[in-house]
Amino acid sequence: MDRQKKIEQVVVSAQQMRDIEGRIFAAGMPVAALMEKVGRLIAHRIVETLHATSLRGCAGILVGPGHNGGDALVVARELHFQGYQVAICAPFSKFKELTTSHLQYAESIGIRRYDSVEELLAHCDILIDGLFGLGLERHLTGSVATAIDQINQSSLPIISIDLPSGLHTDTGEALGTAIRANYTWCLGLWKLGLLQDRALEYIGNAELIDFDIPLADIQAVLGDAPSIGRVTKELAIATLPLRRPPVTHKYKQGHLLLICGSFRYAGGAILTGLGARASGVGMLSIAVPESLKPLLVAQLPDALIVGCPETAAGAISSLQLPENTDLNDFDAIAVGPGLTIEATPTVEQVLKCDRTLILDADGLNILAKLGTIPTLTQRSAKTILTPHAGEFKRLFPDAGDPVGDRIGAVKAAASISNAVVLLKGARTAIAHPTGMVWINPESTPALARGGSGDVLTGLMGGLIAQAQAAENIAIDSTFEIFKQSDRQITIDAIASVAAWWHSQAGIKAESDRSVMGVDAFTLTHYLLPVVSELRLVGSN
Ligand SMILES: NC(=O)C1=CN([C@@H]2O[C@H](COP(=O)(O)OP(=O)(O)OC[C@H]3O[C@@H](n4cnc5c(N)ncnc54)[C@H](O)[C@@H]3O)[C@@H](O)[C@H]2O)[C@H](O)CC1
Ligand SMILES: [K+]
Repeated sequence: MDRQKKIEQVVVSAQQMRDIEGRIFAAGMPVAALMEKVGRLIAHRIVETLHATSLRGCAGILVGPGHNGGDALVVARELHFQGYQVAICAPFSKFKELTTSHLQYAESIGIRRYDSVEELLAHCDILIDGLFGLGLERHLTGSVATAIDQINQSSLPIISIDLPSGLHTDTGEALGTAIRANYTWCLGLWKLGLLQDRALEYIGNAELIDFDIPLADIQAVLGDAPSIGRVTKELAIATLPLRRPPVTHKYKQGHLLLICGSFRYAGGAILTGLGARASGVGMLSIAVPESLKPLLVAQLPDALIVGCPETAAGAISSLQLPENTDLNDFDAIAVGPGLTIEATPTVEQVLKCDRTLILDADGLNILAKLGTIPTLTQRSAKTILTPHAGEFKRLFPDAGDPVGDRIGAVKAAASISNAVVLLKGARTAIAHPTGMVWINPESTPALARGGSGDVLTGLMGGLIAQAQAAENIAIDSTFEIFKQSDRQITIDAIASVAAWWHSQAGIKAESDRSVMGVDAFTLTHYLLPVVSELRLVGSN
């Protein structure tokens, strides 16, 4: 994997970034030289963006008191010398030394400086936001906060340097107020705050500007196993499509059991089955209430449909597997979509078995009712839970806030339950009990529709069953950035790749059919085209 692809997987906190930077400076790189380098890279990217888009006219450069402002001033100077119209506004009374020098030079070469943000807004066509970066420490109040609100009310396109000014580098929280950017160009390494759901409304289109941080410095600060990673296409390419030996048979390619559906939620069973089918799993068995069997057979003729006794309301009342089959015959079992709470005895039974389990929807609600921690700590096999924030709160009332502190909460939940926990959201986060958290960095709100999660459960179940059957699934989470892969796929990496695949299918469907066109059934048709494209990329 080349350098750029490796660093795209790394996520850092403000402190870690400062420590990495500190090593670079201690090794002899002058601070001013790094700012110069970064500023020029940003200027180059701006010129590319101006040419590629309809953004035109005078660039208004917002300059803050620290080195984020310094970066912005290097950009102003570079654009000025390249013949672009540029103006600056630096509405502060004190600046850091390097920033002061750049400000003085910018004025000396004739770059127009406006005293107020109103004036800048009146004379410019696009804005470059260099007010604050990772040094923002306090809530923004007074004239700075007012200026940011005025900037947001203007309809000018905004490019934020490093972070939209006002966002907390780690939590992504707007500290009082924050710039609502159209583009955010994160410097050097991805900052955690940019991967938080709550930050998304401020970030716009995010990309990383690489400025050659040595991998050795990243490794020295983060250790061999960084605790947060971005799920990138590279992880998917390393995992998908799951390799098959030339001589094999269906049971060697994984046998997945889905337990899902009820009279009330019949469609959920079909969607889960279609998600599983797209995973390529060798054998797919689907346990549903007896009365749903004809429906499922018609939709999934390739699956073995197991009709189970049902309650008066049409939920599975007990699991009735075919003769000579028991739960241990499956490589993985995914349970939950559309079950209703009446299926409690079945979920209870499945939780006691010694197979890898994926629990979703009513599977999670039933687990919460049974007692999450006491139930899961009795399990010897692996468990993956896939809650959204509401289910998470019911499962883990003491693990922190799955809305306000998603990363902290999911990490705590995995640690106390010994399960892999996938917290759904705009930036789905996947935590392994050993502390690793993966974040899926791209998705679309088009996926916020009934049945979308059922597709994910089936897809993930199919991938896990195949890896389990091939015996190349590792229990411990390992982060592969700094090591050669040993060809073992970790359970949290598979769950992460499933989330990535699911959201990429959503993005693809949205681009063909608009944000309204990504119903869960349609989504299932977009799963395999995502992998076909990966294969093309991977073979290049
Ligand atoms: N990461 C790198 O290797 C590089 C980073 N660069 C850029 O530098 C900034 C970080 O610079 P720093 O000076 O540390 O912080 P800021 O520019 O974000 O601003 C801090 C500045 O603002 C004052 N301040 C903090 N909070 C408030 C507040 N609420 N109200 C008013 N003033 C506030 C604080 O006292 C400081 O003076 C990074 O993001 C990059 O853009 C380098 O240029 C290249 C290498
Ligand atoms: K900024």
